[in-house]
Amino acid sequence: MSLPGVFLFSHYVESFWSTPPPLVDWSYVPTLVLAVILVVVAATALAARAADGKQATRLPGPQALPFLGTRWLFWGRYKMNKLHEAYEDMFRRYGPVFVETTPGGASVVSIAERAALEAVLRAPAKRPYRPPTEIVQVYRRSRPDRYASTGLVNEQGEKWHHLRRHLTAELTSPNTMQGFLPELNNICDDFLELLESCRRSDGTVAGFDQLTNRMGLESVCGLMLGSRLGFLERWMSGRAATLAAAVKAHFRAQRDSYYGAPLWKFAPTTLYRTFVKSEETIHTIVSELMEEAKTKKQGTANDDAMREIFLRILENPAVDMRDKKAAVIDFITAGIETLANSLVFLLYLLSGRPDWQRVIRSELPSCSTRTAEDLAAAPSVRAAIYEAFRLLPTAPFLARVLDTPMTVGGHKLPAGTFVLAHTGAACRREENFYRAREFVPERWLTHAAPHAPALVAPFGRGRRMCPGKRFVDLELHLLLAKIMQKWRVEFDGELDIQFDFLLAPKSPVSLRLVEW
Ligand code: HEM
Repeated sequence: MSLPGVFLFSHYVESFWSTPPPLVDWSYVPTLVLAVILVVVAATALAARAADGKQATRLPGPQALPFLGTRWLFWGRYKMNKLHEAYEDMFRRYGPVFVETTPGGASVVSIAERAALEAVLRAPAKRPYRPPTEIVQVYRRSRPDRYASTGLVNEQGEKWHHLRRHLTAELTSPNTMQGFLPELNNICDDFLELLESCRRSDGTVAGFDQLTNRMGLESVCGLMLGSRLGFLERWMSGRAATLAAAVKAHFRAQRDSYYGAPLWKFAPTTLYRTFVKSEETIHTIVSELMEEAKTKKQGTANDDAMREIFLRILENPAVDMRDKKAAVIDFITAGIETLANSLVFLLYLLSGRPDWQRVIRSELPSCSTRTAEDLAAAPSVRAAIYEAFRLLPTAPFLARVLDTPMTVGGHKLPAGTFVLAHTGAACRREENFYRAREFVPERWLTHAAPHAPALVAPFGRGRRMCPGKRFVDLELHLLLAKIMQKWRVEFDGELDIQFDFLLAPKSPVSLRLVEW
């Protein structure tokens, strides 16, 4: 046996008894990788600190870490479901204009200062860019079989303009709303009947928020699909319950994808799968509902104004069928929780003002079918709704990307800066409103300084403003008038509010509807 042969053989025998000495020693590699990562992290941290140091003279804000940006705050100091409180705290720490950093290194400027907010909201963009929700965008782009675009809520530029022009004209028209009023009136009456049937002897309605969600579903689906779907029947169908749960899961997943660890971008995490499941559930149910609504069209042709929006959308040749379906999905998901939460907040705030409830009742005409004119004639109803939107808006901030450079609170922001306009926080600042943190509906009838009505923007501003505003205004007026005519509202303690990508009451909510 040659010498190398002996060596190899002895090595071969030895390998049976002990770990072979490696031909190449890899053992130092993990340590080396770790060391390289540490060096990179430290270098980036130093660079970030230096950049932050420069930035600090321009924009204050929390410390950004490499790869995490300022999102680490939501994994320790703040809770994601209390985002509204997190922002209040950050405004206290850093002032009314501060910057956060995304894990990708982009800046997000938060604003609660009056002049700056007014400037951002007034900016007359022709195609306002509202940053899309990334998880929706990624998923919808992965399903061209179902989606021709990312949809009205998330699309930008000319594509957004095309969808907006063709899909919202009916929804924003006063005539269409006037035509929908009789059916809306029936929906409100059915909601009151449901409340009545769920009331205990002392007036308590447990799970009030879930009932308002059903009301949101019935009215928004009725508006968009042109037919009643039975969400307000005492025993709701499994399909209705599934749709309501999917809409909630959809919002929560969007919130977690934005503020949580961005791991879903690299692998199909539980969060991503939850989102996909909710989107697919909504898509399946909305597709079924649309098919049913189309069949109804053939049976009861032209039945009335209630079907106008659905039919116009369906028959519009300028829009791809996939976009029509996505639009109905977007309208329904954008409308249900916002409407339901707004009603809970309104009644909760009013429960603290029994005197204002009496004022409302005294102003209401006694007939049971209200016209829009009747409602407009009750200024106390309008004042209560407006004040609730000021103090507790379900969308407490608006997102925009600046079209042109802007000087905000003495800081120069280049075009393309991602801005969060915190209208909700600004409305609770004493320099903007008299007794800013209190529910004072009277302020909308006799103004007491300071008073900054331009800051109240519960439906957003400009061309991307909520197309459901007119409908929501009408429905909230009707509901409040009808509820106040029948009952006074009582609530014990403070409502627990959380951020589910929208401000929402922590479920379940119990309040009392007590006969006058
Ligand atoms: C109280 C109820 C509601 C509130 C507080 C609300 C609030 C908002 C807000 C703040 C925006 C963003 C606006 C902006 O960026 O300037 C928005 C957009 C939108 N809302 Fe609503 N909304 C409500 C109900 C509805 C309803 C009932 C519908 C549909 C029937 C709807 C459909 C939409 C759509 C499609 C958008 C996107 C518009 C676009 O990007 O062009 N919303 N809403």
